Amino acid sequence: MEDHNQWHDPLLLTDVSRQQQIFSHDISSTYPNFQTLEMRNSEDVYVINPDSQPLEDKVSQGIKELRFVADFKFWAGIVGRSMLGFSLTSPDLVVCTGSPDIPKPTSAEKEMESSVVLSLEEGINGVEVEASRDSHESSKFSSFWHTLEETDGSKVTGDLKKLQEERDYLKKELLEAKKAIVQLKRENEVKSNECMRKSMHVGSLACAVEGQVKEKSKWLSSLSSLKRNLKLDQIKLSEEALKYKNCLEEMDDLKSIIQVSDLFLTNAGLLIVTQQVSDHDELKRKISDGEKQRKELYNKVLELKGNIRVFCRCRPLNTEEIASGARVAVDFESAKDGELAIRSNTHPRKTFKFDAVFSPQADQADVFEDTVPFATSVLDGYNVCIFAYGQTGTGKTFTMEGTHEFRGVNYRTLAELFQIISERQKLFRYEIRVSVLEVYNEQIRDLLASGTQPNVASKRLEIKQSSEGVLHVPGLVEAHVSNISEVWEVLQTGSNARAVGATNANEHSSRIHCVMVKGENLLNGECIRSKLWLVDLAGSERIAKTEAQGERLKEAQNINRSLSALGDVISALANKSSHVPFRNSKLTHLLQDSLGGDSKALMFVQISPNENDLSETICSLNFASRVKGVELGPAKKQLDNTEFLRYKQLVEKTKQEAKLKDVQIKKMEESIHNLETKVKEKDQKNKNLQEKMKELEAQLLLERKLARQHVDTKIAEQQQQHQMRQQFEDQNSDPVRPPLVAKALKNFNDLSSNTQNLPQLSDQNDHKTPLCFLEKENNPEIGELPPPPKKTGRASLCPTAQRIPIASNPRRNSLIPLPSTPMTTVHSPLVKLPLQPSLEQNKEERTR
Ligand SMILES: Nc1ncnc2c1ncn2[C@@H]1O[C@H](COP(=O)(O)OP(=O)(O)OP(=O)(O)O)[C@@H](O)[C@H]1O
Repeated sequence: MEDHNQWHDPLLLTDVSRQQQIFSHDISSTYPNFQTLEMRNSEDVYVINPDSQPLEDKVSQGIKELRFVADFKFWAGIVGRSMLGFSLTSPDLVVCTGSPDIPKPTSAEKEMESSVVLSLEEGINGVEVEASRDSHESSKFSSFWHTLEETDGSKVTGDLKKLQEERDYLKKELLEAKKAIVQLKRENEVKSNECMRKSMHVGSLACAVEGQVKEKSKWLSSLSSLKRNLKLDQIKLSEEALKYKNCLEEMDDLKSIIQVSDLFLTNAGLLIVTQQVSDHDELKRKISDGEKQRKELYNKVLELKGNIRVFCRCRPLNTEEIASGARVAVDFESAKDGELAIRSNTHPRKTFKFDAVFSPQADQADVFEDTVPFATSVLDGYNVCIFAYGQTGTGKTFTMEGTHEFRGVNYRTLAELFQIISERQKLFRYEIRVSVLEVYNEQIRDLLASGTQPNVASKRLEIKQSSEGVLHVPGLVEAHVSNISEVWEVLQTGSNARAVGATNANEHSSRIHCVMVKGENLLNGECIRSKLWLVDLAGSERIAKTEAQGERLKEAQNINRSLSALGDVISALANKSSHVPFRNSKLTHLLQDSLGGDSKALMFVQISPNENDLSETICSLNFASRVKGVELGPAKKQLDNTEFLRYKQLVEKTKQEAKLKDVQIKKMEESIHNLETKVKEKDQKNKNLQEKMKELEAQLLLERKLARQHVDTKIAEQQQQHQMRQQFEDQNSDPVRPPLVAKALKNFNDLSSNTQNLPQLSDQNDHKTPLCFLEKENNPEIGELPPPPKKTGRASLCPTAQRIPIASNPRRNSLIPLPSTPMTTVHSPLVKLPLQPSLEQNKEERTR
């Protein structure tokens, strides 16, 4: 049961009527004649249904006066001291009941209690008592009416006429207002529906925007996560790129080194190849020449039956011999064939055959011509021994050393060596050292040492054999010579030294020039070390002939021993004896490695043509003939194994280093390959991430575009709504019509004032009360003011007589920042929407 004393805002009734619901309010307790008040919306008929019966029943019962116009109603009931009425300007229903300022009806008044129905169509028909009322009620009402008529019948009739006229006028206005209101209501409903629809649409849009915002935030978070991961990957990639860069730099360095090495090797190789090509051609030529020479040598070797050759040279008769009339005992008729014959009256003819026979007419060049091949053999690495054997004064020194005008074999051989060296300088590198010594009385004397230090006694030199089997004389001065001039100086130094010491003691010593040759083959790195012994033996005089005594005898004996030892060595070699007595004398000991089977030897047998020297000549020729029969066998090339081993070790070391370098390069290449693979993978990963980022950005852009489109559409709709609402408000504010209710109520007040005798009209209807209606109708803000419910005692006929706002979707707070300008326009229509119930209730509570 509702509290009837509760004040109800008429506007709420208006809102309630908009809900198109049927409201019922039981007022039977207060107003027994009106059990129920039913009210429908403006399209329906507002019915006072006291018995809670259907309207048709009421109509059938003749309650026509309760039914006003078909589509609009104005009803006012005066029940006792209460009043019930409607506003004419709107379907708002105002029920005034239980107002504390209205005194309760007295018993007499209660007896007169009745209903007054005001109808704009039919006027106040309150005189007609409802048919449905019982007779008691009807009688009371008619008695009341009759009482009125009796009291002031004429005046009331006049007023009634005025009221009827006023009613007609009001009826017309009412019809027009009704039409306008109906139209406005329809428009209002249409717009409300539209507003509702758009609000819902806006809500759905907001929901979609919120979803999109959520989706966007989700994508943004995933994007930030991806960016973070990408940043980490980029950092890792940067570190790996730095490592890769360092590796690349190292690789570049290695590459440059390799390229330089390759270039160097290539250039060196090209140079070598070019040089080899040129050398090859030259070698071809030389090889052909060499082959030719070798053929000749081979033939000669064959003739010599070995590598020892014997040349016989006979000096010319000197001036003294010619003066003394000495006869020539040597026949050189077959000298070209290497034969000579002894012709003497005292000796039978004897022929000797040697490798070459040089008559006294042969000059130094002729002699040396056949010696050149030995010089070549020395530079080829063979040990060569060229010695002159013969009687004193037969020209040994002349043949070996010669004079300034007539250079001997020594000088010419050395000259030939340098000549060949210069010819071979592109293929070989040689080093020539020369030592000069003499052997006297089985003592070795260094002529270069004594020559440089003449006052210093020459130290005793011994022959030693190295671990490699090479004989050498420790402490022997070895003069390095690089050209023939230096050779000449050295030879002169030795000669001078020998001349300084030339006494009877050593006049007939053996003078030895040792030329040590070190050579290196530039093509194959082959090194050689060879010796050329140039020996000017002491004279081989017969002791008996010289009649020497004392020291001379001793000298002669030593010379003979030396020569005898040489003869023994040669004999042993000739006989291929297992033991060769090289150490029987200093001379043979020194010449050991040059008289062996792997050496080449050339002996000049110097003879005198004088018949007086015939026996000596024959001895020398016999000795030479014995030497000639010696077969030294194939010469052996003297290789320098030390250098060879050293170079071999160097080559091995270089090969190992090259292998290590190759392994390092391989490792570097593998690491570079791995790094390149890693970088490729990282690049691919980065590319994929970038593509993913692009896709996400594109998706985000699309989402933003859609959201923007939604927002724009919403804004446009809201602007449209705002414009429509503004138009509607403008239309509502345009007509300035006098408030119908005011007029009506004014008339009604007039009526009340005119009927002051009617206490319920004059007392209960204060003049201020209609003004309130007027003000509220014309000024909606008044409805918002806090009314004094207890003071006014107003009650709504509607059981839910309170403002029920249009149910709207809860506002959604969009995360998308809306544009500033549309924001105001967007919110403007929303502001006019009804507040939420809770807010409204709070507001009401606060105002209370
Ligand atoms: N083929 C020759 N043509 C011209 N003169 C010669 C020839 N051989 C030797 N003589 C001369 O004979 C002389 C003696 O020669 P040489 O001194 O060379 O003999 P030797 O055998 O060396 O004597 P020794 O054994 O004493 O040294 C020198 O004056 C030299 O000029």
